[in-house]
Amino acid sequence: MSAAVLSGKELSEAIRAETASEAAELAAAGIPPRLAVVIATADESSAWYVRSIARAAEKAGIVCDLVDLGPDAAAGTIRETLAELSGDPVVHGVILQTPLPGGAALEDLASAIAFEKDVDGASPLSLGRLAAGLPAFAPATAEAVVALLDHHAIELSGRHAAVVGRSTVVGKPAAHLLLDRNATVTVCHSRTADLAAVTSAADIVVAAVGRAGLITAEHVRPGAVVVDVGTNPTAEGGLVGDVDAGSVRGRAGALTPVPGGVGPVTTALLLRHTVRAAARTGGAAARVGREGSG
Ligand SMILES: Nc1nc(=O)c2c([nH]1)NC[C@@H]1CN(c3ccc(C(=O)N[C@@H](CCC(=O)O)C(=O)O)cc3)C=[N+]21
Repeated sequence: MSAAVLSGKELSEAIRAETASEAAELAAAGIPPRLAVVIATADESSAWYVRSIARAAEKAGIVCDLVDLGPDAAAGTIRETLAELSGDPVVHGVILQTPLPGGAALEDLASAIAFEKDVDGASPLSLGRLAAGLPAFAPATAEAVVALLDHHAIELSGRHAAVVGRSTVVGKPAAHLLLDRNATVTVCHSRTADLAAVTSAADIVVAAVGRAGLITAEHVRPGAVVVDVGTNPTAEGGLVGDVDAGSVRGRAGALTPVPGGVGPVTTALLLRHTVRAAARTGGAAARVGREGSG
């Protein structure tokens, strides 16, 4: 048996097409959607993501500003930049790339991103609202996991999902989104005793740790669905996941590929969030305009 391939290509293209048409409508109404990407890292996986955001934004008709503060940026500088972009009326989405320089924590700095512009759901307010089941942008990567499973008609309700990784951008929000869909969720991490025993009890394994090839066949129950969130750069300039696909393929029922799985859906959802944020501020501006002329 070889695992079915849960491609993200079709879904990401559909989201991007819909986003492009919404962006065109907004631009025609005088509100060109605009996303600011704040970079304070030299991480290769992040650089890859930023290039892919910039390319996809251009194709979708979204203006994308890359604000590169350099890998040695001070936490205070990052915070001020986020606050400034949050106050800029022409910017609709603000995202801070991780990993951050020493002394800077996303959990702390992201509170400087205005809630309405927090299109990667990074602030404690967004994550708290997500956990409470209130409207908020979910981190694009975490949302991509669930969107990809939905797209491939994989049942979540009542099933046991093991999330490997507890980061603020992926593991924790993915756990909340899965829980919200009535999955039984176990969150595993670097201190989990006997990881393989825990993950091989699950129907769905979500690997989001950032360690190439960590998940092997012994971690997977035969027939289980495996979602690979990892995007680890290789020495050859390629990209590999957290799942050892060669080993898992023969045991899992379905597996998301890297590249071409969660990654492209992540980028597409980030752009969708940006357009939705623009539509909301645009709506508010239009109301203000009417009242002003009224
Ligand atoms: N605040 C924050 N949020 C993030 O979501 C975040 C981050 N920081 N820092 C860096 C990592 C990395 N990451 C990727 C997302 C998509 C691809 C991606 O689209 N990969 C393509 C391959 C690259 C391409 O073809 O352009 C694929 O998997 O098919 C890669 C990497 C998000 N991250």
